[in-house]
Amino acid sequence: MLAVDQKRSFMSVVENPVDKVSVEVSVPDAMAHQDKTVGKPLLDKKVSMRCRNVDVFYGEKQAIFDVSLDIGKHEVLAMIGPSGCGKSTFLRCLNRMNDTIDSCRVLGSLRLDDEDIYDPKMDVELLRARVGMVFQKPNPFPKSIYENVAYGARIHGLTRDKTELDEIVENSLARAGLWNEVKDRLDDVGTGLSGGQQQRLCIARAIAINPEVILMDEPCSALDPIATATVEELIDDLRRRYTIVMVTHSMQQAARVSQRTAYFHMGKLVEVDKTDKVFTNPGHELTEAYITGRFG
Ligand SMILES: Nc1ncnc2c1ncn2[C@@H]1O[C@H](COP(=O)(O)OP(=O)(O)OP(=O)(O)O)[C@@H](O)[C@H]1O
Repeated sequence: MLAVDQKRSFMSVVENPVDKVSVEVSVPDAMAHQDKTVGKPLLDKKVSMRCRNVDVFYGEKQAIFDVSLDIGKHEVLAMIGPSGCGKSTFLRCLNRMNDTIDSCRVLGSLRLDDEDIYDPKMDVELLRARVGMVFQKPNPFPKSIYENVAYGARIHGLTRDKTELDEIVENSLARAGLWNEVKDRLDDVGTGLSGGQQQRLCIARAIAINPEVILMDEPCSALDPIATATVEELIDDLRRRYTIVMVTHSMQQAARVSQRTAYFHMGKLVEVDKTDKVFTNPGHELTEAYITGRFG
């Protein structure tokens, strides 16, 4: 988490209306002399996922350009940038969710614990268990709370009997901060919970199959501020066990929960560095223009 001073200085950067009108950034010029990502996209050690020279195309149209980035174990990496800059496209490369889009082609190298995740021999179902995903809109199955969490563990053969399955359900709900709220109504339908509870149920569902990495695509955008605060606290807690990559439109949220922040612009990774550095002393003029609200 950021120190209070750092947070304050970040808030003053993003909230100062004077900054919004004081400088003009010519986006094409700024992009033209960017041949390399600014900051520290690559890590020396404790790498969970290694992405090198990743290009993504939808048909003829290129959406991601030559992105190289390491994702460290047990970090929360926030991905920010203007709408359409490719955050979700890049996130979906990390567990091959883009495979479900016919026109989408992914080039380059993406490795999880040094295994090539685009190897034709890779079991994609297993990959998506190891790299779980939580979506913008909570999407529990229309089944009981218990079954929402138990389902994945059962189909991946993680338990020998009902007692073990009960333990996984309880532990996953507890780690998602939901156990105390639902323990007396596990048979109730998951879709009957509040939005924030449903999102935590989806997180419990992802946790139940022992992922290494959890991808979150704007996990709080459908939640009210109180449910958002609960999920943000949970994300901070989950980092002890999992690596988390989160797309967010909220710079304040990125500042609150992430250790590193990656700034994307028009399909390129412009800058990635420690979150406090990105928000208080960005290394690229495009990042600065975005965090000070000059475009986005
Ligand atoms: N299924 C698709 N088919 C064709 N083009 C797509 C598809 N999904 C995304 N794109 C295009 O790829 C580019 C990147 O989109 P993407 O959704 O990854 O951006 P984003 O930064 O996540 O945007 P937002 O913040 O608005 O969600 C955009 O130009 C978008 O129109």
